[in-house]
Amino acid sequence: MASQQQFMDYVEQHQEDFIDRLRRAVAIPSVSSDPNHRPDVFRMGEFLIDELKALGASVETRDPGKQDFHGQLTLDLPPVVLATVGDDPAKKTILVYGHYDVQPALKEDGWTTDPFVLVEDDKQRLIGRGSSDDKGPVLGWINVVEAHKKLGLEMPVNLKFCLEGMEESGSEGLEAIIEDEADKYFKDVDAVCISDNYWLGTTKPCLTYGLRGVSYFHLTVKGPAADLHSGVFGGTIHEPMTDLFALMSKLVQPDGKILVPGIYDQVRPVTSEEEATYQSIAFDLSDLQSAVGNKTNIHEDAISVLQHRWRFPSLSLHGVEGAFYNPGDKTVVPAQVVGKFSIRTVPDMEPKKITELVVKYVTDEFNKLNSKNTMVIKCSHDGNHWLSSPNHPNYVAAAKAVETVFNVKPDLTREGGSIPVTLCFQDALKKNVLLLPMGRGDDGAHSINEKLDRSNYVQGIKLLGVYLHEVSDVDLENKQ
Ligand SMILES: C[C@H](N)C(=O)N[C@@H](Cc1c[nH]cn1)C(=O)O
Ligand SMILES: [Zn+2]
Ligand SMILES: [Zn+2]
Repeated sequence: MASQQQFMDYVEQHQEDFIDRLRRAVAIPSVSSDPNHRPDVFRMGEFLIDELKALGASVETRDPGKQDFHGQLTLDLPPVVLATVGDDPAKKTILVYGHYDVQPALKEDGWTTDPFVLVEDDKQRLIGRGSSDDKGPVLGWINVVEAHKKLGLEMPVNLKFCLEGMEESGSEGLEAIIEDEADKYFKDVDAVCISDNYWLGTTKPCLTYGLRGVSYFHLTVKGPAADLHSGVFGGTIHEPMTDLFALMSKLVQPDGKILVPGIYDQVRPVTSEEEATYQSIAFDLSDLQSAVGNKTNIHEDAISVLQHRWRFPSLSLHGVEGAFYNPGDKTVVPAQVVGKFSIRTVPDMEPKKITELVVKYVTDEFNKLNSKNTMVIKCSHDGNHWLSSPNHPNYVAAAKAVETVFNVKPDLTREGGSIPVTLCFQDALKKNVLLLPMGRGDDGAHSINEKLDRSNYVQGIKLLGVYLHEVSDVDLENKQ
């Protein structure tokens, strides 16, 4: 189609402008989990509001309220940005969701460059926190609107944005806003598209129809009234860190098997029909190994890897608050430590049941330690898994767009990560939700040196725009 080609040519020719927009976004350290960065999360919301308004969008915000920060602080939650481009009743309305907060990033974690300065390396990779997760994709949609406006091309659909600033910290307050706005702001939405995950490997685009859920836990062990000298007090008191390590070591085996009794009972069995769907997916062990950076894989075949990423639960240990972690030798006994871990959940696991099982097990194991310390285990946030049908016309439109931009049929994938709002949109709006990723499987989201390849950004912008053209043409009521 001539208008699609015009749009794609524009994106190709204006890529430097789009990269500059990404550079300005990455420069705002919008880390939602760090109270010191909360003003930056607000600043990032303002940045998006300004960009959207400059393109003629009508922008509103909703206030998710206050956050009780682990009983220590009360913080303002950043606004949910709702922006509308076009309100032609003759056109379909597509809702796009993304998040403008990012994971923490410190140079000393091992970044080779300042995480909040976007740099392009000699392999044309745009390196910076949030480049792939999720500032690149969010700006992708904005770039699509800009390209149409600059070309004087009519947008093929009405576009509604829902952009949040707390996704990396449990999406607090968002669900209530979506439910409240289902018959108001979201009333005319025909389908939803989210660009916030990744290709499986590094070469082939995919459409994603499933996500794991996540249940995040804080395990606090409290002992002496203050940090102590280990020479003076070592051997005479119950040490919180010793208790914590004893408990954390009982959660998961080195081969990934979760030790919490009852966890696997709720996992839906894999059918032979489902087993067959893994055969055709373009993924091999080397994709995992190159994304990981070495050969520390647990499973030796690609299908097992995919099933353990998409289909089975996993438990990861994330860190210990209050522990000594600087270089050098400090002979301290920390007075209180908080172990952090999360469980990725799959159909048919229920978050409430998972929390019950974890709390009971950890409490029983703590009681076996006969420690005089105190222990508290809490779920800090959870979000359910999600599964859709890749046969829906929304996916058919996206598959056509992939073929136009990349000249290949996309793989149909599930994702090991979690985007809790996905299920909420599906349930509250009763509309199909599609995940249309921009970045590659080796982007290093949540890790050091996060990047988005220049080609993924540029082709990704084209993909999002062409998808809007394709979805404007399909019958979204034809559910199949
Ligand atoms: C897949 C998405 N880009 C993402 O990274 N989601 C996060 C959501 C989350 C939940 N708790 C903390 N972060 C993830 O899967 O870790
Ligand atoms: Zn993330
Ligand atoms: Zn994300």
